[in-house]
Amino acid sequence: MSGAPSARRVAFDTLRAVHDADAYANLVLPTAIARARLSPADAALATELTYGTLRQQGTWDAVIAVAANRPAESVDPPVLDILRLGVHQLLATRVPPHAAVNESVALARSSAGERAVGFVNAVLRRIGEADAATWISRAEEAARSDDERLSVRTSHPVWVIRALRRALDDEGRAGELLDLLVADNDSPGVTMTALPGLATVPEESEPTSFSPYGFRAPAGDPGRLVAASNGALRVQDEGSQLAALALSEVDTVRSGERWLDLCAGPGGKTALLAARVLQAREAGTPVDLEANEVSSTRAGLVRRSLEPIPFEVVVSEEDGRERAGADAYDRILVDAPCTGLGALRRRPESRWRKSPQDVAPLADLQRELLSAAVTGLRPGGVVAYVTCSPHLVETRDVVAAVLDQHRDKLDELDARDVLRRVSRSTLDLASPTGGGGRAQLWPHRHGTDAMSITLLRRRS
Ligand SMILES: C[S@@+](CC[C@H](N)C(=O)[O-])C[C@H]1O[C@@H](n2cnc3c(N)ncnc32)[C@H](O)[C@@H]1O
Repeated sequence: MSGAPSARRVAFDTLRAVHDADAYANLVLPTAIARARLSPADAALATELTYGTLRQQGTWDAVIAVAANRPAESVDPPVLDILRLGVHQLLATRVPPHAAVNESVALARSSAGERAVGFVNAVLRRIGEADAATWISRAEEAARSDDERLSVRTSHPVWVIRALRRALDDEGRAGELLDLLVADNDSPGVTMTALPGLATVPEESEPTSFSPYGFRAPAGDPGRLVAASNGALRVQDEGSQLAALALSEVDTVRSGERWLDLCAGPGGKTALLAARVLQAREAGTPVDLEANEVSSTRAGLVRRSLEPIPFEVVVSEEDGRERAGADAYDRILVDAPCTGLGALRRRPESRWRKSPQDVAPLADLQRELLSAAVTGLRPGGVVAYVTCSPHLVETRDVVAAVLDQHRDKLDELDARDVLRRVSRSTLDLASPTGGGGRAQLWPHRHGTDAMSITLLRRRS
């Protein structure tokens, strides 16, 4: 037998890194797969086991609690990860049950000690006796409220379910909650951007529905396409593309405009803005773009992201609350740090890392960044306030507070209209019940991350 780690071992080591060292699966897993020299089939299995287990963790923990007759939190963390992986194989994959149990027992023997072996064996054999629907029903019976039942069924923390329901309800569409929770558990297809003026959508690929520059990554490693195009083709969620385009397309570009991306790291939207600036320049309309990112590591990523752009974009490393200055810019993008509740599909561990306590401090920072950006606008200028979260405290409430603070200075534009104008097909964007021009994208409705986009204009 070869001594190389198996797909299950790679998945287990990644889960341990995520749970023990706060690592990100999307960063750890590719390196672990490469180091283990997994075949493409085993790499696919390791990826499915890792992401699937992390996404379904809430459901699997509830099943383990019933089967083991003790709370999942009381199980030793490495043993719990072995059980989660085993349950995922038993209830959500075609892995033969005996292989799922035997491989889990072998993992327990090598990683958790002899005492864990009997426990893992007993719990997984028990779970293997019934199917997923039966176990999930049993776990739901143990829940104490409707939201807890939904939490067990859809593997979302209860506080996240409530925040998402409120956000949908704000559009009068709370009935879509289950669709959204299910979409959060799908593995998203990879979408890419062809930077306008620097690349075109490859002929053989399928364009995305809305962004004029978006396409679905062809099968295989999208990194090859990125490298072959020197970054002019790049991986980017379609919602992120639309968020950048909402700002670049809000008005006809005029000569001498100054644009600023205030929270730019790692620079995906900056590159798209820069490509539109390049097109304006080539059409004889000189426009300037600057970028800012408070973290110097991430500022480095912004510079890398801008490598295909053939003009200089100055990237500063300041706190955005100071950087925006006064009366200086015609367009400012505030793609604010946020809870990321709109990108749960992509970061499978993130739903377990965030807590309701994270929301208020983020909202304070978001308000301060947006307010600073408003001050940084020239008369007539526009700020796009974007979050990859639909949480109303980070979206609606931040915008309301800043509109109130700059009452005599600001008008809210209809971001939904701008996006419909930009989009290559009909975009179903609901109006908030309380009014306002905010546009909210959704994974279940648009296949994008749940980006919230608001456009505010400083009065002339
Ligand atoms: C949502 S991300 C931006 C994503 C980026 N626009 C893109 O498309 O690649 C938010 C960024 O804001 C940065 N940030 C956090 N606090 C900041 C501050 N006070 N000033 C400026 N940037 C900040 C974070 O480091 C993070 O890189």
